[in-house]
Amino acid sequence: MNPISVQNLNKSYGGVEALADISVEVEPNELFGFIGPDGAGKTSLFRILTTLLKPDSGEASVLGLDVVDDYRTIRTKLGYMPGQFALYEDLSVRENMDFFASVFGTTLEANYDLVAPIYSQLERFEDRLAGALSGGMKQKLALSCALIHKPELLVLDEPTTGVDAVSRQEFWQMLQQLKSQGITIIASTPYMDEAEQCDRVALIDNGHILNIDTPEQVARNFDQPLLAIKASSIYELIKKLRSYEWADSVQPFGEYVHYTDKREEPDISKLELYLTEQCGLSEVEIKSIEPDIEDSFMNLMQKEVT
Ligand SMILES: Nc1ncnc2c1ncn2[C@@H]1O[C@H](COP(=O)(O)OP(=O)(O)OP(=O)(O)O)[C@@H](O)[C@H]1O
Repeated sequence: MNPISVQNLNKSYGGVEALADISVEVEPNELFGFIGPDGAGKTSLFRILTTLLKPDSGEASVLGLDVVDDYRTIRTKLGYMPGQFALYEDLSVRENMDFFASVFGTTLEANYDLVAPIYSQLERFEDRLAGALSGGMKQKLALSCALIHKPELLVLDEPTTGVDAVSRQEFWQMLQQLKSQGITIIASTPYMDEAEQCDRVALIDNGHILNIDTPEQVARNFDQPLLAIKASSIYELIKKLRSYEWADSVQPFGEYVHYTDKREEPDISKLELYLTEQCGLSEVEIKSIEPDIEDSFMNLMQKEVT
């Protein structure tokens, strides 16, 4: 039995299709990521899996239990960290922990071993109001509260959004540690660079799952030669590349533009001549690069639109 099994799930709000025929299996003890931009449908899916929202159609089971029929039992077995900070800001760190423990009929002491690696970092601030914690510490408290009843499954909706880069890294390390204790974890994120922390990822956009695979394989699925191009004006560079007769995709990536060509092999010297001689761009640099998961995702999203 897989801890999460979803078949042909649909959910709409009025005319907005939030989830369109979603199917996915999460295996025991996986750290599984749902990766996609704002509005992709991640929260709707997680709210269905945590029994807070009913699907319009399709089937979903969590830990072998149906999300509609067995919602009460499911709630006792999973730990959920919603996207928005859901703790009591006017209670202290310790009071929040005690409150969540009491909801599940347990105590911090009874489950201390599981939460200790995370909670021990907060113990110095036990008397501080949750509302006065930094973003990274709030996130640790929320994770500790989600773990207080020893859940078999952790559901984390955008746990790292709005948290600094160091805390994000630390957070994923904590998740790896929890995974090593046998917990299955699903987490959603809009940050592509977090994909590599997962065993497998589902790329989700516009209510559709575009791909499910290991992060390495998702990147490998991008099968065209890829160029990174730079010039003194990135705006002009994008404009000129988009009007180049052989251009296939043109995507800004930081100070570079990632480019693919309609032909099997792009003619780099002709492209350079076009940009410098014909378009008058200066400081043009063109290099071949290996695609990463973000390139693959952009490519899939583009295919979905066309
Ligand atoms: N209660 C609602 N009423 C109407 N539309 C909604 C509602 N909740 C979500 N939506 C719409 O459904 C789509 C999917 O939203 P959802 O929140 O599931 O996506 P998401 O990937 O979690 O994005 P975000 O990170 O922005 O929450 C979006 O177009 C959103 O505007």
